Amino acid sequence: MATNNSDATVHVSTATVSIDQSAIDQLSSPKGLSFHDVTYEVPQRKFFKRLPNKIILKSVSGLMSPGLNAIMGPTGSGKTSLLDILAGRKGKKGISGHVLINGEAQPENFKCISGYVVQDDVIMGTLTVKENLFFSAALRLPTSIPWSEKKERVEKVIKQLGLTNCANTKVGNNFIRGISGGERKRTNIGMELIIEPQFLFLDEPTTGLDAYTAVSVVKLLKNICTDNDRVVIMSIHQPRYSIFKLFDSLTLLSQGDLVYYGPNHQALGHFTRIGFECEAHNNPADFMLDVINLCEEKQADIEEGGNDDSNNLRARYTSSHLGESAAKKTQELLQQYRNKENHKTVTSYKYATNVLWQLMVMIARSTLNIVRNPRLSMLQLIVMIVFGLVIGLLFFQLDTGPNGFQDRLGAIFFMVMNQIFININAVELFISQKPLFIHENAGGFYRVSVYFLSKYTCDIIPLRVIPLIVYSLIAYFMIGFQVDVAKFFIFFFTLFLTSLGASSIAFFFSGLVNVTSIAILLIAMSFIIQMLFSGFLIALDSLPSWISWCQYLSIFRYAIEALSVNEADGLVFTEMVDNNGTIIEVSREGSALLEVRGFNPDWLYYDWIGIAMYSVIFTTLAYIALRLIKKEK
Ligand SMILES: Nc1ncnc2c1ncn2[C@@H]1O[C@H](COP(=O)(O)OP(=O)(O)OP(=O)(O)O)[C@@H](O)[C@H]1O
Repeated sequence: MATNNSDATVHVSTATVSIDQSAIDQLSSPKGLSFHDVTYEVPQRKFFKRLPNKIILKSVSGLMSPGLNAIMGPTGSGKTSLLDILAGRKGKKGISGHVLINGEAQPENFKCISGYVVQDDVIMGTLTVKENLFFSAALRLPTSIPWSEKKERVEKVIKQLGLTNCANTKVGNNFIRGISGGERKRTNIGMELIIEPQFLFLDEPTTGLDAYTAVSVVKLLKNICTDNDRVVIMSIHQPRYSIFKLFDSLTLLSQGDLVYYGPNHQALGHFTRIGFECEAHNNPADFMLDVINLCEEKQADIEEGGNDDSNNLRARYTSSHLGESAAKKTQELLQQYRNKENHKTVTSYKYATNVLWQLMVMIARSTLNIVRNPRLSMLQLIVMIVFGLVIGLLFFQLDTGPNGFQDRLGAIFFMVMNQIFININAVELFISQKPLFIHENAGGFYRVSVYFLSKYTCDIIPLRVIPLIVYSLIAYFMIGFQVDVAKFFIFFFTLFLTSLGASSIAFFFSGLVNVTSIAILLIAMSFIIQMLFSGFLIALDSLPSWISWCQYLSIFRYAIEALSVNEADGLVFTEMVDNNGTIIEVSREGSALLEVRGFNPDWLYYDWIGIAMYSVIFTTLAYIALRLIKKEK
């Protein structure tokens, strides 16, 4: 009998196929990773209404023994969710059941001692293959291991993964042409193999690779586990036969249900026994996915009206001899764990290296990244030179005549606005590297605080300080501000603090959201509102009393006040005043004019504290945002 669906023909058979019991027993050795009744659900909402939870994994159990273990299923069946749960990379929220590692509870630091290769390669493109591997070795191997041994490990991994020819080639990014897709994937695997993990997880490692490269990557994984008795667990969507036949165990998922778990070579037999026969020359993986898709469609029809279990693959697997044996074995393992009196549970999250070492390595990598990819810093410098020249020419050599004070205020307003808005690009700096941060931080490379500190010292400060020095020198002297060393340094320091405060705001929003355009919109909105309370567009004394407190929340106000006080104090401006029909010239002190605008000439230090508070508050908030990301993943 043949049943047709849109894509495939699935033969329903009545043949009897024998079961290889020894293979099942072998699968169920306590060595490896076992999972018991793992359920994963997420809350759902429609506007403000809470809907029933979406169940992504429905009480799935199995065991991943040394060898190549594949998790297969149609798209959206829950492969990545299961892989992440087994790898300990999902928050505990919504997850129930047990994951045991070699018969013990999964340790808290499991992420640090196991390897995880994400689907989209995350690796520093400006570094060579070897440098990336050294980076992994430097941070993930304990400092007690001598450097010579770390070097040996790097060389060994390069050889093992066949990366010798491209070891000194840059990985590549949007700007740099680097290594091929297969080499990139192998480098990602190498980053994990450096720690010689017993467990290696891979999320769809063949996605985006051509057929030949995909086979070679999976063959490599097969060698890795046969060489070292390692447990390799990979999710895969629809492998070709040459890949499929390399799997030792197979876990098949359909809409979160476990529809097969057992030795790979028994899978076709199971399907034949429950009535689905694979045609000769058909790829078993294609056949199984066709059966799953067909049964999912039929189940959906039946659920609308009817009561037929023949298409319920989960029920048929559970009631099969294979399903019953596997359930018995996993139950036994769980029982053994429960009966144990002394559990070897690791509850602390330990990094392999100390904070100082992590910071040094991160600073070295970031510096290398800037040196090898100087476009952004060069562009920032050029833009600042252009802005410096434009403002310098526009406000060239201001005098202290009737417009002297107002023009100075205008120049200062423009410079502060310029400094604040140009720092919006700090958003991109972080968002583009967020996947790398999430992956490395989850893998125990470094602490969040180390990442943060290295980001500030190597990315933010050099990108702001050098262009700012050049900008300040051009603009300050072209405009003709007071020639006084102390005043120049106060001017520079105020702009530097402002720049740091604005970067912190940008950093916070980029930690909060993942989409650059949304982050830019939120930052621009916050800056524009603050700009209204700067004291330039409307005198601070003229602000309605119910809203005048907002000026103290404006970084613009503090920066403009500090710079205006610095410049106008000590100058005397001439003004034309109408005295009963005759225009006469009067002299006014800069400090008096400042007071008219609502600025306080004695507030310089308070202004600096105000601007610095921006950096402190938003840096702290950005840090909290990063910690929340870490907790989620
Ligand atoms: N946090 C979440 N909130 C809502 N739905 C989720 C969440 N995580 C996963 N899902 C849904 O659960 C289902 C399974 O997702 P998962 O990514 O595990 O599937 P998959 O088999 O790996 O899919 P693919 O092959 O397309 O990557 C999908 O329908 C997905 O949209």
